[in-house]
Amino acid sequence: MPEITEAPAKEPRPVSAPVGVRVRNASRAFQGRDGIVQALRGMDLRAQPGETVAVVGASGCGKSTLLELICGLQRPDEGTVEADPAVLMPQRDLLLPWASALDNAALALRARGVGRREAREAALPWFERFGLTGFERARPAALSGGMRQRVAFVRTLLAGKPVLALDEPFAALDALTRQEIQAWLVETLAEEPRTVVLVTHDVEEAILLADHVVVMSPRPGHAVASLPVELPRPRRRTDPAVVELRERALGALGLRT
Ligand SMILES: Nc1ncnc2c1ncn2[C@@H]1O[C@H](COP(=O)(O)OP(=O)(O)OP(=O)(O)O)[C@@H](O)[C@H]1O
Repeated sequence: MPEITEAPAKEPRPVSAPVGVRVRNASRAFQGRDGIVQALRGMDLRAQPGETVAVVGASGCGKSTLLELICGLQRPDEGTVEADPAVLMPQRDLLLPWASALDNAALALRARGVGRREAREAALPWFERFGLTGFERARPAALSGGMRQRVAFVRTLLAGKPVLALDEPFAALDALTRQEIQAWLVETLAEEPRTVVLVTHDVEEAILLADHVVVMSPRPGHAVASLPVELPRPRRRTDPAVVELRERALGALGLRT
């Protein structure tokens, strides 16, 4: 009779609690053509799980570098970065011009090893939800800027990561489309909560969307202010509380209004 060996008692697997995003005293330099460029020095940022944190700062102050650190695409030279698995949505939508909108959205699943049919089936309900029904087979060139951003956003969501690192996702859109898509993002995050770090040049956009606004110094970038935005959503840009926060953020950026 075969010997029956008892399986060793299994240790309960440690379930690590979500951290959201925690950047502490992070510095990052690059070797530029004319010497060392210190992009970040002593950067701090905290996003609790499920929070949206907006980051505003002058051009070149290290915002994209910060997002790459959060997504693990780069490491800090000093300091620490802890984050739940994160996906980057870069400044440009980076849709494949030859693929249909649906296949572009499904790309994140295909990259995770899901078969084509299954990936399409999974992406399809998002098209309805995001007002893209009827455009599944359209090529990106046939879509408006706002629609392309929505397709790119579906792809980002389908990556299935708890943290979204959004690098100026609305920068290329005209003002009206931008307002529409901002409102749409607020609704989407209410239904589909994620931890979001949103880089934007637009202080008003930051206040309309975020739980906190982190204001960065010019390069080498670090946080000079963190403004909590304790206002119910949807927020109106004409709300005096929004206007006041906007003034404070612009003040922290060193810009007069
Ligand atoms: N891979 C790299 N090699 C060399 N220099 C880099 C690299 N990545 C970033 N930099 C430099 O680091 C600085 C910060 O760049 P980063 O793109 O993070 O800033 P940013 O705030 O996102 O800028 P923008 O608002 O213009 O997009 C810039 O001076 C940039 O030229």
